[in-house]
Amino acid sequence: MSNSSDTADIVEEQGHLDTLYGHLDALREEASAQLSKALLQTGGTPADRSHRDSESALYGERVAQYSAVENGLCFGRLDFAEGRDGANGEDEASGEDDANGERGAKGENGAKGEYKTQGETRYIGRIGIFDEENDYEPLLIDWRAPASRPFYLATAAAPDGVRRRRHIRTERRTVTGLDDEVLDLTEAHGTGRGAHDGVTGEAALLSALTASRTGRMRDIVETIQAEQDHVIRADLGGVLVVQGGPGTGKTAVALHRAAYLLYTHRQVLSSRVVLIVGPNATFLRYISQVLPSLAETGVLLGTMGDLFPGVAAHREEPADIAAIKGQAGMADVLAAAVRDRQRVPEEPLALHLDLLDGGAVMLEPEVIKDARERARRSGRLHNLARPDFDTEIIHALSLLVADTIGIDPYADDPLGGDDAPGERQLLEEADLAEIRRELRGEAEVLGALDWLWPILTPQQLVAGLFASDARLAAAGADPRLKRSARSGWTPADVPLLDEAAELLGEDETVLEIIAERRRRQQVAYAEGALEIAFGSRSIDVEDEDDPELLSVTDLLEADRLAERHDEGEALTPAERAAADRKWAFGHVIVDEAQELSAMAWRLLMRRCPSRSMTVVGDVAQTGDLAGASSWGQALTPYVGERWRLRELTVNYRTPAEIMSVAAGVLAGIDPDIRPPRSVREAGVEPWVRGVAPARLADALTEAVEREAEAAGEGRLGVLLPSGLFEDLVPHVRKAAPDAALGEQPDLTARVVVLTVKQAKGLEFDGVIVVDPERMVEESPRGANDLYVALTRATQRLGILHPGTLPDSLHAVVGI
Ligand SMILES: Nc1ncnc2c1ncn2[C@@H]1O[C@H](COP(=O)(O)OP(=O)(O)OP(=O)(O)O)[C@@H](O)[C@H]1O
Repeated sequence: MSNSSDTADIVEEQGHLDTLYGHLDALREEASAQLSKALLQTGGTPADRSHRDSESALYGERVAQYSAVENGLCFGRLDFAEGRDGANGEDEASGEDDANGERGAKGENGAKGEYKTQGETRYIGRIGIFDEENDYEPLLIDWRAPASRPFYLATAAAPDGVRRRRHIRTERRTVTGLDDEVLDLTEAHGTGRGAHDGVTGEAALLSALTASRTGRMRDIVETIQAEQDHVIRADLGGVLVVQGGPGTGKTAVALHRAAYLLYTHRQVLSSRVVLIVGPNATFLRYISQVLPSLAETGVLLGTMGDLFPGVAAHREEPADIAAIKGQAGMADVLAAAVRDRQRVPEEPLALHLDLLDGGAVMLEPEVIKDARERARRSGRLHNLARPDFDTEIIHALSLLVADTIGIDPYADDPLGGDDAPGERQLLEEADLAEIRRELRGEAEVLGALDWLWPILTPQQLVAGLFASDARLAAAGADPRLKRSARSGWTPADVPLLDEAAELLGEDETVLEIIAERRRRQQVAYAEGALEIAFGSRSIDVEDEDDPELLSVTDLLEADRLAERHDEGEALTPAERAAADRKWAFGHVIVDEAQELSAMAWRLLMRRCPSRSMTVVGDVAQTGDLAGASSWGQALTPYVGERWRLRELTVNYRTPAEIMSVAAGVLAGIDPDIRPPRSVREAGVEPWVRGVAPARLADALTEAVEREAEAAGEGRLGVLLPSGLFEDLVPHVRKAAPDAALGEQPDLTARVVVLTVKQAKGLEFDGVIVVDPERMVEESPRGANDLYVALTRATQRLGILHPGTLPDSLHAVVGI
């Protein structure tokens, strides 16, 4: 490794950088001009408007992309040895066409054989830039192109033709320094290998790792390591599980994989959208800038709580209740809950009908039960089977009505004095059809049908179930799920709502059923109004669908549909995906996947019928009771043994001194799991301080003051047990009045106070962990939460505990 401050080298690189920025400016101006042109187009046919929309979306996206790569546009250079072959890296890319239509922003432009390897030089950067005036000579190669791969993979032992790898450090548009590694040992001038085995670009890596944190995750595109690169570029198909201990870059890798997949399979994925699921909103904000900085925006980020359109499920609930909701058996509970809503009363149902001038017919339980069985036998989902049920009941009712009006009490007595039973009159099918049609418009009948077989939304089903002891019992649910109907949705409810939607068949057909019912009511009302207006004039409608009245509602529906269609046109695929429960994503990436319950997996698998998924997590960090303790347990129900595992083994976040403390906790969780190897030492030992319980608050204030100062420009995280949170926050504030906290704390604040649950996936320069014993007691999974807490720091860790630590913990954190 050598740090090149050779002025001639810097001048040369500055020259190339200037050329690149010249091209970037030209590309951006061209895209802006096209965007303005598209936006200025007005009117035209719907097809013109749609063309205009897609053009402005395309150019708008390009302008955003060119702006996003302004910083760190070019960060690397590869020089190949003369007369060497094989400098193209492996190629797993499929090489689909680039949606941008830019020759060379694509994998295939850097694919095997296209580049001469004779003493060739390649510049690596955030996008591909080509010299249009010089036969599209590559001036800058996108980091995702196969031709960039040696930048991440070449080592002194396997240089793959690379003579020198250069990291180019820049600030805005100026080159500020160069780090060279000479890999070809036959010509080695530098040290060749990094001091740490297997690490590439060591100087650049260490500088990234020791930089102060900002509260926002940064991309790692300049320093991706070989084991990470293999994950990032793994094939699109199938389920890839990425298991790795804390700080191994799982989140970073998952995000870069999204960018890689979008680049390599743009056509498929930009329309089908990549979904990234993270544990909570704070985490999503923490990672939200990584993909835009890689010029990728067509990705949907969400938590489990966001995955049921129209429901914001962010209420907290006790871990044991969430765990019950997450069990796979809840699918059967919900199926039973649906059946329970298909009622058969014990007593006959008396229906007073306008058709009989208020006279009643009695609907017997046996008749209702029969209708229910027939509707169930249709095999349709609950809401979709409702018309079948209606047909059965209306048919039964029509016979009852026919029986009643078919018997003329005065038939035998022209004078009307005889009360002997009348003769049965035979009604024709047309009369029965008319009776059925009228029955369908009767409020009393509709009310009874709604009661016997209600059309239900998923929200109604689940809220109704939780609100009633009787319904819970009938569905075989755990009685602890009882709660008020208005208490708000929690993330664990979302998979239940989704399951309910699947069981109920909430889709366009249901909307149609509701619309149809409304239409029938309107028809009935209109007929009533007509009757009043025109006296006894009979409305002789043979066909149940009166064309005239229908057309009005039809038009209304058509208008609404057209409106929705129009809105749809203006939305991006990601926006459309967010609003559509049935959207089939092109690829799903799940971070902190160990936390997902069985029911959550069911939902995600529905969203990803292609099973093209990247599942990222660490089973040793599972905090939720409903979460997974092994990947097989979580995935086998959906993909059997057909998932592949990649492991990340190097910890980039936590320095060795801190990791040795955390390793003791890990050994207590599972002695067979090896902690990830830290890539560096911080040179600072973690501290552990026991204080008399009465002194804890003051000791915390002092510690915050000291550690905030030590964090300098960086960030300090204060991790408190939930039970002490309220009491201790004022004492943190004494030292740091602006400390951020709450449901979605501002992670860019200098001091952030969090529970362990909130801290999942996050990191800070310095961390204070308060009362580890209580954290273990509070955690549903024992020491897992403490393991998470101890591995959040990039530089300094302090542990503050009241009284003396119990022996069990002393052994691990008793430094
Ligand atoms: N190749 C790399 N170059 C530079 N920084 C890296 C690299 N890999 C990881 N990092 C940094 O290491 C830190 C930890 O990464 P990340 O949060 O992705 O780890 P993780 O495995 O998801 O951790 P955890 O499971 O504890 O949440 C981040 O700051 C990330 O930017």
